[in-house]
Amino acid sequence: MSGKSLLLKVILLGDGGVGKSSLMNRYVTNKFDSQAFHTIGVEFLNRDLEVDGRFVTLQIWDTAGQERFKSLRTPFYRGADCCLLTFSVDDRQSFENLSNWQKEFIHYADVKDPEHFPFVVLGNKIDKLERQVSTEEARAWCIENGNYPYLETSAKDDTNVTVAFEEAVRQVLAVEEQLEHCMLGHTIDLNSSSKSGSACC
Ligand SMILES: Nc1nc2c(ncn2[C@@H]2O[C@H](COP(=O)(O)OP(=O)(O)OP(=O)(O)O)[C@@H](O)[C@H]2O)c(=O)[nH]1
Ligand SMILES: [Mg+2]
Repeated sequence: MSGKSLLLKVILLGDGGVGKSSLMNRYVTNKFDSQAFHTIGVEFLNRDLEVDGRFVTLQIWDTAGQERFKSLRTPFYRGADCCLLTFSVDDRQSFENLSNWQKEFIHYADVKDPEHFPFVVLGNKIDKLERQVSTEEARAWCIENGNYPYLETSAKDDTNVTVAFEEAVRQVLAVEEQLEHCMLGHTIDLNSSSKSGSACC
């Protein structure tokens, strides 16, 4: 276990109305508003948590999903450690737009290594009886597009909301550990005449 506390920036992206603000508010304040207004621009909230022995301050950035707010949200993508691609299981179009959100994020966040960037996909509103996207279909998209974790949530019923944000932290920590491992592998042993270091990254 490492003693240092980490500040992690996670960003919620997805179509307007899929429930991004509701997920953030459920997680941070444990409240749900059935009459929530569309977000304009970007808002953020912090929450401290412990995951697998690591103390983390999660800075959750909630963006406006409506197209007309694109120029207000994209400047905030840079520096994100994880991106939560969100759709609503009762809105097929929001699922079909996931690829666009993924591309928009990679472009504006200027992600150097998109294949290894930690995305997590959330299918929200599973409390709704009429679904337009099945679990299998969503899982298949995640496997095809980068083997991303997929979680089904309900901000309304508080289903899997905590699990979703913890998964985001786990994904970031996994990437960080891999990097640390690689850096250790490249440490030069000044006492050794032979070249040291492994080529893991
Ligand atoms: N039934 C149900 N309704 C939800 C859920 N999450 C959000 N909603 C409702 O869906 C509507 C939109 O939710 P928001 O959280 O504002 O959606 P958003 O993704 O932040 O939308 P933008 O800010 O426009 O991008 C609101 O009326 C919420 O009450 C959920 O899990 N279940
Ligand atoms: Mg919102």
